[in-house]
Amino acid sequence: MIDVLVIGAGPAGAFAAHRAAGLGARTALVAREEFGGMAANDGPVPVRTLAHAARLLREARQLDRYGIAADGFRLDYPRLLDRVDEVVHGIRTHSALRDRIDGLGVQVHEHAGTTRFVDPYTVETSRGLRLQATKIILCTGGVSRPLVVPGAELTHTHSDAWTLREVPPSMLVIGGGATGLQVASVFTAFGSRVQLFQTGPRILPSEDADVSAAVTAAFREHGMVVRDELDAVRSFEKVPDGVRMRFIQNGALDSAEAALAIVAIGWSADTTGLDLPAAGVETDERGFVRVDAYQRTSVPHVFAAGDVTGRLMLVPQAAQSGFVAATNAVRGPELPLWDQISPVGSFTDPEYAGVGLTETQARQEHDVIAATVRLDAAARPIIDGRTTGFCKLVVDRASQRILGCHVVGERAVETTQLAAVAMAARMPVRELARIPLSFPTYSAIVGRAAYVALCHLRPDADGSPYEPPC
Ligand SMILES: Cc1cc2nc3c(=O)[nH]c(=O)nc-3n(C[C@H](O)[C@H](O)[C@H](O)COP(=O)(O)OP(=O)(O)OC[C@H]3O[C@@H](n4cnc5c(N)ncnc54)[C@H](O)[C@@H]3O)c2cc1C
Ligand SMILES: NC(=O)c1ccc[n+]([C@@H]2O[C@H](COP(=O)([O-])OP(=O)(O)OC[C@H]3O[C@@H](n4cnc5c(N)ncnc54)[C@H](O)[C@@H]3O)[C@@H](O)[C@H]2O)c1
Repeated sequence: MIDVLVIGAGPAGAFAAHRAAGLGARTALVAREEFGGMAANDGPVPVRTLAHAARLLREARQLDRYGIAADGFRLDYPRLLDRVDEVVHGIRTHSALRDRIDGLGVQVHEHAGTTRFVDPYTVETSRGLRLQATKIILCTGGVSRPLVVPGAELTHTHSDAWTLREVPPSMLVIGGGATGLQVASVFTAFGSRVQLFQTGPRILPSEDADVSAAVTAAFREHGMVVRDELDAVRSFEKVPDGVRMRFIQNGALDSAEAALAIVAIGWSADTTGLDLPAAGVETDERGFVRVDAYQRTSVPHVFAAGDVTGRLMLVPQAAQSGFVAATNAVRGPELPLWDQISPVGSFTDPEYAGVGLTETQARQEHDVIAATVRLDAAARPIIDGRTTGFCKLVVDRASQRILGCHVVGERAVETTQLAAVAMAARMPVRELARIPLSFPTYSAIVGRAAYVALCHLRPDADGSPYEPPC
């Protein structure tokens, strides 16, 4: 009998195991495959490596503009996949967290196969390992949600990028969220003719509307076909050069063909192998494991963390919820998951990112100033020849608090973190505008946007010695 058994070794499971062992619990961590989970082996890390290759290509296309003679370059996809393997392996073998987990004496069972409950305190894996524990933490992550239509078996997910031997000449991407956009953007950069399909009026429906509009415009400029207002996908069928998708758009039946179709219509909990009923663990109406603020499931000694709970599905949030689950598993329910300022974004071309309320959300409850600076009016993007995009700060007029920040363009994800820190510190926009951020940098645009916001606040100036040049 061990004290804490953690199932799934992604960021949620790794942080949970580390915390439980750090608190003195005899801890075991069971991984179906390698340590690191989807995050390290099949999601952000390999996808980001492809995105880096796309970045190198777009930089290479500028060489001539900067007086550097280039005799042509071409993408060798199998070599890129070798680099992906190297990166994934490098991150896994240099994981400081893994070293600390081993150092704390956690029993790590990698490649153990799928774990399932035998009874509420006992699990067994498909490779024959049987473990019993007084507390169990479920960190099994998620899986791509399938399209349930005839011919869906002809479609693929982002994971299939690792099995391609060459860049497909054309691609249908179904789903205009983070995963779909990442795949569509990377393969457009690699030379595929991509058609991106999204139900509803815009891609990235949860981002600020200006972000969706700017990313859509830039994608179209790169030659991608962006088709929103999709009513429904009807079916897929084989054609000589790949696959044909039949769909309804604006009420009319239409079709599109490509060498490959990638489905990225959302993410659901990976619970199918667990046999949750054997432990009595309940799921919510969307199929995610139901947890309270202490990450407790419906069964008192079973906890859950990360994507399997369906909360904001990102690596830092998974890690934090794993920490909270383990703390409460060992010490009893004492640490609720705290409110988080959560920046989100992705490494498309152009990048996009956001934190806090969108302008539309903010206007529903606040008197708002929306201060926007375009990248083509800022020094560093002009120097680098990367002038697409903007930075928008959404500020509450009365309190001067920053309610949101939304950025499209080069290094948008990094830039947004600066605003996230200011928001977490509850820094009034006036103080943000006073920081002499380094010149010429991308993140300095947040300071510029803060100046612009301040110009609108001038009538209410608090007598501060600094007045911006409005
Ligand atoms: C393409 C893509 C790109 C992404 N990019 C980013 C990004 O840039 N930044 C970011 O923050 N987030 C990103 N995400 C989201 C991020 O990967 C997830 O939020 C994160 O991996 C969740 O961590 P987790 O520990 O909950 O689960 P996972 O990382 O999914 O790990 C769960 C592990 O549990 C294993 N498992 C499942 N069932 C069982 C079982 N029954 N028995 C044993 N093991 C089991 C799984 O095989 C998996 O290895 C991306 C996601 C995708 C799909
Ligand atoms: N930060 C990153 O770079 C990154 C990258 C990938 C995924 N993620 C995380 O993983 C999670 C899952 O992302 P995701 O993109 O897989 O899912 P998602 O739910 O974020 O996006 C799915 C998109 O598909 C659309 N859609 C749904 N049904 C459709 C249909 N039948 N036809 C066409 N479009 C349809 C939805 O409107 C939505 O825009 C998210 O929480 C995200 O934060 C993050």
